[in-house]
Amino acid sequence: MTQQNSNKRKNEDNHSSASTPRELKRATTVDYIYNDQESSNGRLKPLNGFVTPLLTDLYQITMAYSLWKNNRHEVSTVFDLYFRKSPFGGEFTIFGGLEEVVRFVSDFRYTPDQLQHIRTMLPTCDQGFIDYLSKLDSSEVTIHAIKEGSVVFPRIPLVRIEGPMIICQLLETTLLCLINFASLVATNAARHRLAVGKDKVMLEFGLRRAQGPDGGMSASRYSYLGGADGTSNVMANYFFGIPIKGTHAHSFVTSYNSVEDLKDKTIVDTQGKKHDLLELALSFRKELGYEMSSMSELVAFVAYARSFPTGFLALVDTYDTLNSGVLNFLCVALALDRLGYKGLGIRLDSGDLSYLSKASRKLFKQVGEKYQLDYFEKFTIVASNDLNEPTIAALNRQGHEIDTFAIGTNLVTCQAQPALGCVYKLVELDGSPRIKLSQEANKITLPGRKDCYRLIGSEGHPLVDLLVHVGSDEKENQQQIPKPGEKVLCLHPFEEQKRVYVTPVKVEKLHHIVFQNGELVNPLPTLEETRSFCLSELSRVREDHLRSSNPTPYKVSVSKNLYDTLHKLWLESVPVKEMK
Ligand SMILES: Nc1ncnc2c1ncn2[C@@H]1O[C@H](COP(=O)(O)OP(=O)(O)OP(=O)(O)O)[C@@H](O)[C@H]1O
Ligand SMILES: O=P(O)(O)OC[C@H]1O[C@H](OP(=O)(O)OP(=O)(O)O)[C@H](O)[C@@H]1O
Ligand SMILES: O=C(O)c1cccnc1
Ligand SMILES: [Mg+2]
Repeated sequence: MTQQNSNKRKNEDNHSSASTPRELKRATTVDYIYNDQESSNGRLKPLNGFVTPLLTDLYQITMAYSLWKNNRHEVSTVFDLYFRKSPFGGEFTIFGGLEEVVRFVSDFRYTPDQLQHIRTMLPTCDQGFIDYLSKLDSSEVTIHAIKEGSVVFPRIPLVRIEGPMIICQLLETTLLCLINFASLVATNAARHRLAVGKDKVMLEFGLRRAQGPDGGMSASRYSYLGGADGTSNVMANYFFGIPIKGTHAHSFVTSYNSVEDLKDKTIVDTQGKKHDLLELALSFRKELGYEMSSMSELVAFVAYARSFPTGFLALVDTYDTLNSGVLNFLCVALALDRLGYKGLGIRLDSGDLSYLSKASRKLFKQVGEKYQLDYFEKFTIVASNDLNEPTIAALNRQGHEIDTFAIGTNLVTCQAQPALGCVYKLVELDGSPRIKLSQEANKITLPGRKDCYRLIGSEGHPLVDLLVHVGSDEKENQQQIPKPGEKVLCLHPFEEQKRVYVTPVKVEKLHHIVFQNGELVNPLPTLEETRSFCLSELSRVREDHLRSSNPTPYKVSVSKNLYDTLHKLWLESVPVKEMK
């Protein structure tokens, strides 16, 4: 639609068309900063200023109006939020975003300005609707959810939202937006973490390539949740407390041309005495026969080491990694050593990272032996440059000497799969289970209110996730709960012949109540706690479910009673065709 047309339509309802863009003046009043995390009235606040009830699709608001107009808005509903397939061709997903969901739901209220905006979008709606929205909050919403950081599988409701239809419907888009990317990035990080290995360091370096500022902040947060050890993103360190790490750039090296560019060559040693650091480095360069190395690079390294004598980690691939960068690093590291400081290591950002890391380690060792400096052999080798799961796997196969993997673009943009397909489906209305049918069995919804139990086997690994129906009869509900030591029948929801008896050693209830009567039920865990929980949960899952190539599918089953409810409703809901 052209601007002119759109202006013409200004005063009409615009359910399916673009509305007039907000005036710039108003757009700048959006509080687009990361808020303080608690408001003065004690309500939890979203982490991001855009997360308000207006961060939604227009159709949620038009549906809300119609529900209100037809007096259907307060009918009680249950919605499930779940995904149908794990991302990246894998068999597991890490659940992220719950804290952001709880913060959003807790804070849900339309401001007068937002109500005015809805009024302009729906100019013909009754004023009574706007008045209704002005009082709407989440006090009648109950949320059950799986713990954030859990390893989760397809079809299990990650979040179950219960409450009046109107508010549950209005939450849909925002909840999906908060969970989909968070879970995708956390899963991507977990997969990269598995590829890198437990004893190596993994850093997220992706801010410059992230999908805008929000994408960048979310990517840093959920990469950390999924197993990164730190980030280069200063705002993520400031706001979320994620450990911050960094080296230096090529521009720093190329900005030095000659010795004249170094105005002050001196450094104070650990005893407080002044020395010429360049002269000392040059003496080692001569002694080791490294005179082919780039002088301007050496000067840059000296400049950096003067600034950070206890944090000297040099980017060594600007001119020639093995014939210059590593040699210059060693000269400066030897000079620092004479002054009581220890260098840290190098970063490789191009070339064959397997070969270069091994060759660098060899040089560290040689020089360490020559000067009897044991720690030289253990200098940190950081690798970066378009790393992703397949590259890391290839490096592992070839062998390498990398200690730290710094991953940017592929981690934060989730290049291997750009979206997770969580959906939000109505499963119960006014106490009766609802079903959404599809030609694809996989897309049929599992009706009714459900709890999920993780059945743990004798070796401590999760064996099956079992969904059971939760009805109004408390006694019946209790009978449904699987118990340790008791054989339970687990059925594939759609393929009758796929069934298994499981006798679990331990049974874990996955869903917990997190929000009720407008309040958080338990205090939120910290990001650090959620990350530790995620890593310990991952370590319990059988390796064959986690591996990147041809992973074994994990069983997600339904109980006999849920199977019967599902198939009865399915049959009842399919119209019988007539043929003549
Ligand atoms: N030993 C290795 N096995 C498999 N992949 C590797 C190995 N070493 C590096 N890689 C990957 O190969 C790619 C090399 O990137 P590219 O072809 O752009 O060359 P480069 O080394 O960056 O060259 P330059 O930056 O000098 O142009 C990167 O994605 C890197 O992660
Ligand atoms: O490769 P990524 O996984 O995204 O990791 C981050 C990259 O960002 C930096 O440089 P940049 O790519 O901006 O420039 P350079 O590679 O030319 O140095 C860094 O040197 C890495 O190469
Ligand atoms: O600190 C670094 O070396 C760094 C940070 C972000 C992107 N590339 C490199
Ligand atoms: Mg690069």
